[in-house]
Amino acid sequence: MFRKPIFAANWKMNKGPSETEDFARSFLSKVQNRTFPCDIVIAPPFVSLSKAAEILGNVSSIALAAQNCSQFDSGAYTGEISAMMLKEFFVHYVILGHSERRAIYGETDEVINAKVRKARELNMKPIFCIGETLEEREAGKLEKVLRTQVSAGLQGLSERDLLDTVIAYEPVWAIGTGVTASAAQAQEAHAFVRSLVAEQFGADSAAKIRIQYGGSVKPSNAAELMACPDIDGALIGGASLEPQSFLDIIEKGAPA
Ligand SMILES: O=C[C@H](O)COP(=O)(O)O
Repeated sequence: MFRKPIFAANWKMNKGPSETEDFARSFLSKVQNRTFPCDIVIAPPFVSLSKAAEILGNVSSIALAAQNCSQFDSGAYTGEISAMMLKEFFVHYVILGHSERRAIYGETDEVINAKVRKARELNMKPIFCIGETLEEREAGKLEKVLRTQVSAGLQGLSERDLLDTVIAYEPVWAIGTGVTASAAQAQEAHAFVRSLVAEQFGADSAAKIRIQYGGSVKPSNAAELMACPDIDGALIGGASLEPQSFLDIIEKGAPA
């Protein structure tokens, strides 16, 4: 089953509008007039989406993502941004359930599920993140944690909604640490996540859904990780902050 790889840059709380402009112009100069055998997504902070959209909004090979959205439509939710607002900035993807949102901001599986459903209601594509901590892995709870996150986070989605969702498997212990999961560890977890999707939505949907790997992906390890049969691209933090580094990951992970 062919699944188009997807490489997404999650800048986290880095790059205001002026740094976003520098990145966007530099990245654009490297990719314009080229075609790629993968989807390329960039997720700047909310305040930089407008600048990113101004420069990259019409570039067909690049899509923009937000790093979060509210589960609500509008109203008295100080500090929140709705999915409808994001659509005005040519934002097509939204990262939801990132481990930093879960751990630092206390987002539960239920809240994340509400956000995933809201994003789909507004025809945005969720990048739905899951992954275990080191303690959970060492305690033999990897499968239990992933089962709960997948089952609760994707609950209530139709098959169409599921296939417009990307799952990002990110072992928490590999995020920003420089410690990458080995290709064998990553493949094993991805295959397990795909089997969970098969249980919940059927084998056909499981074969079609894209599952990205995230956690210290770099140009030096992208090719080995992306060669795994159940890994369909990457969600990249630190190594996506520099245009050439992000492009190198894409070129090594999805050679033309
Ligand atoms: O969303 C991206 C992940 O948290 C990975 O971050 P990292 O590439 O800096 O380890």
